[in-house]
Amino acid sequence: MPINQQFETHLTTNKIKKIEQFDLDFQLNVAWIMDYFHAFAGERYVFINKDKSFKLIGIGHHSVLTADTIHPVLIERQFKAIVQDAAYIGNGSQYELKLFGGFQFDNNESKNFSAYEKSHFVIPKIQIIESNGHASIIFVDQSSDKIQIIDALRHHTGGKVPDNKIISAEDIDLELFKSNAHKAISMMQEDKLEKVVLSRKRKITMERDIDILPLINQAMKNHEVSYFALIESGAQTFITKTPEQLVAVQDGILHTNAIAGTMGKSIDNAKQKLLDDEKNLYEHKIVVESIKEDLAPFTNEITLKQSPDILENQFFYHLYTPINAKLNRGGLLEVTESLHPTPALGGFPKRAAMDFLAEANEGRGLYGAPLGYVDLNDEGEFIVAIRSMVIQDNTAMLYAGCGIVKSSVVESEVYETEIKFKPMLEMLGVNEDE
Ligand SMILES: C=C(O[C@@H]1C=C(C(=O)O)C=C[C@H]1O)C(=O)O
Repeated sequence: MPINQQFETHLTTNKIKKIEQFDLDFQLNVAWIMDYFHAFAGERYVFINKDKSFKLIGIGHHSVLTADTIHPVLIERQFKAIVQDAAYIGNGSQYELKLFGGFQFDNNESKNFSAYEKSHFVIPKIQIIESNGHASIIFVDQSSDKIQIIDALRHHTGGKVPDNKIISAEDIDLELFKSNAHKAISMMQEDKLEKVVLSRKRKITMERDIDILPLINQAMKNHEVSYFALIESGAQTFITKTPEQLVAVQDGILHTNAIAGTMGKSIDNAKQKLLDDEKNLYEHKIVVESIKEDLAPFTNEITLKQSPDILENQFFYHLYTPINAKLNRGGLLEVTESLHPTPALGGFPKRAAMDFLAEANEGRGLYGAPLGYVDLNDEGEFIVAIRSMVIQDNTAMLYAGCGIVKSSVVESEVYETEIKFKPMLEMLGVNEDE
């Protein structure tokens, strides 16, 4: 397994000596905190869970643990070795320090994500957590004046960012998306494939460099049920506002879900139509069955409902099945690697779908990929990074995908992906109706 030089160097030289944790007596304003630490631009991350009860911010790089192939379990092992002998000072435990990051959709080339490795995880210099209303800050091997930083954070309010305007919006390879969809449907008619999820891209160019501050502010304004995550790597920033959890483990219980099957909210009676729609129910069932199969090595107790619920977000209804299981064997990252990609993002049969996608050569990078965190207790959460974009200078590359099955109509899928760009366009302040 080829491992980056950088990865090996960090391992041998960078063991953590001291973790210091302080309680914070104020609620986190994520945008303002990111603004306060603007000197660390390129080395920050944010993760906010679906019900906003958990917020995680990382500042600076203590270590970047990467591999040039998908191997998160190996990286988690190295994280444990790095933290193992650290002295801990505070009211909690070193188990609160989290390894944050993810791995790309697949091992294929993804030129829009040149700043990210295939497996890309970070141990920050400063980590800020808010969990169920209680906030704390962790310093990893830091000699700076910590009380002064805490005090400054308490009083800091976000700076003013100059307005930015869109210059152009350009569909990338839309014709290729359509021809791949037709090709997939023909293969399905020959029973060579059951489902594949295809994606397309839109490149947005703005007048000036894109600042993340207004994007975070915009994302926080909107109270819909979705995660928010951001990871910077040098000149690039990846952002997702996904409704989709891949897997979480807490107190020995594994939580996952199937989200597949979509109807735009502008359609009359959309909710009921979606619940009755054969094509969408079929797309959804493929995901549920595949998740059950992939979980089998880790559990013998799975709980789920027989028919899907509706998940509502700003622009759509999705078919949604929550799935819970007792984790009897293996850990969070093993389950993450095994589930990814579910047929909500890959397809079915998995192998045939991944071969199709390798040929389609969409260069997904972190789009549709698992992103999240794990701690030393092996607890944490990974999300599926859809409704996402990668930003560099004054451009943002947006990604949107949809499930193709035998009965798909290509123009409807183009329309569905069109709406799926909206959450990112809204975050960028782009009003398409203007
Ligand atoms: C692939 C995306 O979404 C996925 C595909 C869906 C579908 O085909 O119905 C629904 C939700 C997601 O699982 C995306 O938003 O980019």
